[in-house]
Amino acid sequence: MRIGVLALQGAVAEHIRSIGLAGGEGVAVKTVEQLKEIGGLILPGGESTTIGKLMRKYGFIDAIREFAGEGKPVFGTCAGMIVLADKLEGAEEPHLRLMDMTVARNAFGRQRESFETDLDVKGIDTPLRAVFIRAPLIKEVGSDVDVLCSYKDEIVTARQGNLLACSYHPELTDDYRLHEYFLKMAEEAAAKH
Ligand SMILES: NC(=O)CC[C@H](N)C(=O)O
Repeated sequence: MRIGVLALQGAVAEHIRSIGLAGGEGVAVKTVEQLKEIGGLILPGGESTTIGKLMRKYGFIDAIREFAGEGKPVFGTCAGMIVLADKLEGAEEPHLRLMDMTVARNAFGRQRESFETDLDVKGIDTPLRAVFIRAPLIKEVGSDVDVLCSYKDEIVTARQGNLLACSYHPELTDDYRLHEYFLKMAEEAAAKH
């Protein structure tokens, strides 16, 4: 299964590596045409304002909305989760507006800018190692959204059908089980077509 990683800015190589460890083939996606060649797309962490700006510039907003509309899986991690959200807290303009959730940026405050922890994620049988870096949080979800993990009473992983989102960087550890989970989503979606 070939999985694309949106390669405009952010942690691209690390996601490609994790997809490989999970048994898939990861490719860097730099043009909208490449979306035709992949069965799932990862929106990496980085800087959401920059990623959003570049997505607009290169036509990715409509192209990714169409990709997801065809039932193909999209996985937003950290800044990628911000980009995926229907609403952002504060006065900020949302980007893709695909997943029914409200996301707050930089939600952990200065004291806890970056940290590592183990998380209990629904669908993964033992705790997942996760790295949080100036991480966002999911403040609210719609009724179609399944909460897969909370950390200190805040939502940090969620799924809505073919859309998956997490606050942290699952690609910065050797624990690739969330990539494995996403690969399975892509395989299931491909089997339906
Ligand atoms: N590690 C990350 O992706 C950080 C996200 C970043 N704080 C943002 O708001 O875009």
